[in-house]
Amino acid sequence: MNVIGTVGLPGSGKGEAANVAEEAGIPVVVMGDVIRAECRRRGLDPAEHHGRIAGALREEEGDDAIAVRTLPLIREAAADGERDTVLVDGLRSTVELERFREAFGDDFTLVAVRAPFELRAERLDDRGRDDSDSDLEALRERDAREIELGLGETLERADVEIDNTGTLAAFRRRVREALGVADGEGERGSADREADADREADAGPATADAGGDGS
Ligand SMILES: Nc1ncnc2c1ncn2[C@@H]1O[C@H](COP(=O)(O)OP(=O)(O)OP(=O)(O)O)[C@@H](O)[C@H]1O
Repeated sequence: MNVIGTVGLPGSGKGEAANVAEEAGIPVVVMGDVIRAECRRRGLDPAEHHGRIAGALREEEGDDAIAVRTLPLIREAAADGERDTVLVDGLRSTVELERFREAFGDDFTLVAVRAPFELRAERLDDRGRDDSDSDLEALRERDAREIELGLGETLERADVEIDNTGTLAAFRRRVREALGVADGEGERGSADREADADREADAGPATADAGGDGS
């Protein structure tokens, strides 16, 4: 089994990397889901209590708590997946990295996804998933919090670096390489999706079938 972990600051592209994996039939285990599940178990809204419960888990069960709880999910995902690879989204500390290296040895590869602050801020502003996506000060604080938790050091210890400063298509290609997915395999490129979006915009909703035979 190959386990590929990703690490990157907010907005660097980890979610896009996970999308690439899913499109190629590679199961994705999101470490944050462990925290969301624990919030629900404690009757708390994950949207509000995610950070506090992540801290509580580390205090109660040790700094590697989230990695330890993620391990069985990785094994389950590997058993269910079409391929012998699993992507783990979102390591945050060297303790977590050590836990995964201990569990999977040379089968574990850490991929660092990097993009500069301004670019991440711009992309998160476009993403607009929640209010904090457009808040520069909030991003600076998130960065500082993540680095304090050990994310900076974890980035330094990655086996593979992916620089996400170019186009989304270029990034997706680099991710496929890191995942060992052959070019074009099991994936519809962003260029295809952009072309679809253009066609839909041109055709309008009622004429989606038009244009095939010119009739
Ligand atoms: N190369 C790129 N070109 C244009 N947009 C990009 C590129 N890479 C990522 N994006 C977009 O930037 C936004 C942030 O990326 P993504 O959601 O993957 O980041 P993330 O690392 O998962 O962030 P977070 O940790 O905050 O969830 C997304 O809307 C994504 O589609």
